[in-house]
Amino acid sequence: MEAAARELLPPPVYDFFAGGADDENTLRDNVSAFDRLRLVPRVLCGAGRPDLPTPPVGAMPVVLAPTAFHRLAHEDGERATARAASAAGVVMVVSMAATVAVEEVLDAHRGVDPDAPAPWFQLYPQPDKAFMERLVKRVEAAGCGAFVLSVDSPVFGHRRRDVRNGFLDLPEGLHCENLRDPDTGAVRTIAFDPRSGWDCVRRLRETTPLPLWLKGIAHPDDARLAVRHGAAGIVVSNHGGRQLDGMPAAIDLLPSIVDAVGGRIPVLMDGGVRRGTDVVKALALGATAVGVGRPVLWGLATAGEAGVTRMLDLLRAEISRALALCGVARPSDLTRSVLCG
Ligand SMILES: Cc1cc2nc3c(=O)[nH]c(=O)nc-3n(C[C@H](O)[C@H](O)[C@H](O)COP(=O)(O)O)c2cc1C
Ligand SMILES: CCCCCCC(=O)C(=O)O
Repeated sequence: MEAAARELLPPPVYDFFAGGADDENTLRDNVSAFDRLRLVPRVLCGAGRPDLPTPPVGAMPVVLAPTAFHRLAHEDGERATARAASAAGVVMVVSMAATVAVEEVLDAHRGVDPDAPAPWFQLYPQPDKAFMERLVKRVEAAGCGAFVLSVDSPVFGHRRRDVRNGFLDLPEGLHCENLRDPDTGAVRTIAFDPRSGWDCVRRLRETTPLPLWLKGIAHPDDARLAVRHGAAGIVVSNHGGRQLDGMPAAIDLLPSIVDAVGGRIPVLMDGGVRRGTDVVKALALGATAVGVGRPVLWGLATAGEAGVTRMLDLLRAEISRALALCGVARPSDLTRSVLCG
């Protein structure tokens, strides 16, 4: 799908989606670290056909990670992604930098299956607290089921491909619609705020009754702080290798964080998940579910809603087959014993 998307997308857009920070070491490592892990199946387990439902995230242990600017990939943008997520019964995390307003994304989602798990909404901490509060209330009213605060972006990563391509702004006609002022129609810019601290988590928890997840946790001490600050869950992530180059692969960060959290809240991970066997490896290391970022964009670029659906169908089939071949009945039954070494 990535190869097909690359043929179809303007090269600077492909580079924006595919690229990572600086020398892209972390970007590459996210994928290759999965290949270094090997699975050792058990036999004659009589586990039957695997059952994939995975509370609290939906019909399988996969969520659609928040990614910006879906209308760069397909005209319908986040509406198409939402329809595919709804049909598959998986959580879509809507990016703060979506190119379709959250109300329209939720309408598209409800139009397919009103009972599907509600999308979550991702926020970057904003220095303008009054604006944050207004956005939170807007997102609640739209019907999202949780917030995901991305805590790994005190400044924006340095992406050399984008600099080289001069890809520094959205093309004419596309905007971050969740940043539009309903009165004036003006669209503000997302701030990356190096001053934000744990008080931002405290404030958000006081502002909304919805569950608050923290995304971009890499250090076990921060995982413990997240628990202490009442996070509903965390996402272990290096932002798809787009922020601090030189970080370990996300899958390599996972075990120490799972150990630090000690089962008190669910732990998701994202970064480099491309196959059902990658999902099984992450779950074996203690993740409740995984996020996929770029695969959604490749599906969207190749065939809009149908492309995202196809990507999810492939992943579902691969997860199911890998679980069956490991002798495991459901995702939550996986343990580290299925991994070699
Ligand atoms: C093009 C692109 C845009 C992204 N936009 C956001 C975003 O708006 N908010 C956010 O928290 N993460 C964003 N991410 C990071 C993803 O949520 C996720 O951490 C990452 O893509 C996972 O890695 P993968 O692409 O290898 O699956 C973006 C990633 C990509 C590739
Ligand atoms: C000015 C909004 C930028 C959002 C970019 C999202 C992205 O590329 C990333 O988080 O990575």
